Amino acid sequence: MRNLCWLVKNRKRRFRFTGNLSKRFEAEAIRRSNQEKFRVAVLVSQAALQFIHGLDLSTEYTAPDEVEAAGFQIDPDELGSIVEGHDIKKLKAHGGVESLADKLSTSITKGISASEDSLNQRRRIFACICEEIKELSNSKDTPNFGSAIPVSASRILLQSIFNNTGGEVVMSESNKTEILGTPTETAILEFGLQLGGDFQAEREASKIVKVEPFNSAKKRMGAVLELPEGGFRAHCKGASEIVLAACDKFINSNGEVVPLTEASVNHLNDIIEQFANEALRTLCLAYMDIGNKFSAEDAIPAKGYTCIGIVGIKDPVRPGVKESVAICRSAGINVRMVTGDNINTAKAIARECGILTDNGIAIEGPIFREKTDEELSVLIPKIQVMARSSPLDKHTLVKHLRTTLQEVVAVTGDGTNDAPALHEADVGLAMGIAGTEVAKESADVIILDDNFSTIVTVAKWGRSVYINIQKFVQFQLTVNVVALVVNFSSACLTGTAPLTAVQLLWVNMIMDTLGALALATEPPTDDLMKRTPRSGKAAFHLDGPDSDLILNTLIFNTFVFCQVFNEISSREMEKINGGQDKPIDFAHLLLSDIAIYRYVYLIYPDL
Ligand SMILES: Nc1ncnc2c1ncn2[C@@H]1O[C@H](COP(=O)(O)OP(=O)(O)OP(=O)(O)O)[C@@H](O)[C@H]1O
Ligand SMILES: [Ca+2]
Repeated sequence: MRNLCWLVKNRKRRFRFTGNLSKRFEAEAIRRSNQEKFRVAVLVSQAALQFIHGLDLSTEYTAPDEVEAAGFQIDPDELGSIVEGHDIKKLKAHGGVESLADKLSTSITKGISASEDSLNQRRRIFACICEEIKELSNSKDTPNFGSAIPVSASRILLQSIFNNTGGEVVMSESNKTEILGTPTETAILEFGLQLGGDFQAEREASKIVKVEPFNSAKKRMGAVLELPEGGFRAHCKGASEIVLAACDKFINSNGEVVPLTEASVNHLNDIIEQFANEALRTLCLAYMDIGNKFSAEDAIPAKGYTCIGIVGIKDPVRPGVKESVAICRSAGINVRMVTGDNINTAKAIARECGILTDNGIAIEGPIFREKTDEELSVLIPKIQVMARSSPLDKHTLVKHLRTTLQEVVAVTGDGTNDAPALHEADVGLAMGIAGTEVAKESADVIILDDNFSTIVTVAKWGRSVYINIQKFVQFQLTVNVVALVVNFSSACLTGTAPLTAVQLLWVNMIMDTLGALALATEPPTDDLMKRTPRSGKAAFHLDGPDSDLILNTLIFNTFVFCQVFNEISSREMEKINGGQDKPIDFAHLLLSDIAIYRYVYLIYPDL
């Protein structure tokens, strides 16, 4: 520093540093030559590295077993050598950046995500068949489970799984088995395949005479088969406690059909509750032989079934949902979960995601339906979870929130059963991948990646647009008001306007527009999601159904009383704020009194 700078003391006793320019050029040259040397050294070492590693590029890279077991296809050392050595050749050998991202189970556009396979691995399926409870996620267990079930029961189970379904098992072009259908259907079909079932063979063995597709209001589906040995058999599958209530027999541990006693019903209900408390979606499978007479016009029987077993499915909560719910809460957005699931399943999942808190209420659809409008307006603000809901319950909840409680409501949904609620909401958000066409048609926004976290992004950008409009208006108004005040006051005082028409046009057309545009295109910040929604009413601490009325009255009152003082002040033209010292004459008093009396009468006509 000493070499480069001289300390100069000037006459006014002020100190300042002055750079010695010739020395500075010298230093710059030394630095440049050092940089050059360093660059050459790096290039040489890189070339050497490429030469050494380049020898084995021709052979196909295979990741070590432990790396593959962890779900990746490239080991850290290999990745490190590509990154550190800037090795383009090796990068190309691995198929470029995209393929490298795939190998790391990462997506360039979506960030780190699990591959389809690892998601399926993480799905857990439990089953209670013939009084035997087992988890099926571990493939080593499955043959044991298959052999633990008596053959007769296993045949009926597979017949039920593959015939009474809305999904399908197909062979893809690359000869891979693919399961199509809703997540619930695919999980059940997966269970059937793991038990060693064959979809095509099952379908060919018996003829499906009638199908009643899954219905969200009844929460069950049914199918009637014509058996190869003659006769018809009805299969039923659906919400466990509902289907169990339609059963009067069950298959015991020996594979025999025995009547359902109170003790066995309690035992099965305990298992359903145990599954549900672990956030498992439970389904009950049942069947019933219905003799030789059945035609497609006949209704599928509602009761008298034999329970085959109970299946519990757990689809893991997607990463980031809990955080997104917390962000929503801090942004003043209440997240409520409305589902068709069992109440215990719904509560367990809601707790996992942070939706259900200690002072929140979880309620079942049938109980919600019975409430009167008055009860609902007290209850709804506290409801955080609604389970076993019908499509109409979802609609009723949204309607009440919007009309009675004057909330702005956004609804997300995937199924046809969500369509009424999506339509009723202020903002309907449909799932792009899992969503049905009906849901998408009724929605305003389609979430392409089916991710709850995207909703937070939507809210953030929405708020950003609002804030940017505010900034735009504030900037425009202040600039124009200042220009107006300057010109007006100067015109009043001096008789000339300092800003000419052309200058004002310049300010308006060029500065204002471009400046305001810059403000309007500002990106959102995370702080936006830490504020609660604000309205004019919040400033006066007003809420509830009458708040609009009170706010209007408040504004009107303020205006009226300002008018009274304005009137007194206007009695003296020359003085600002004058007129107070003048005695108030009779006519004035009378007319003002009449005006105030009319005004009070307007507010309280009963007085
Ligand atoms: N394919 C199916 N066959 C039989 N029962 C089903 C099927 N899918 C779901 N269920 C039952 O219906 C319940 C879900 O009902 P519904 O579809 O009305 O709710 P939802 O809130 O739309 O659920 P989700 O969108 O999570 O599937 C589940 O708990 C399950 O018991
Ligand atoms: Ca649904």
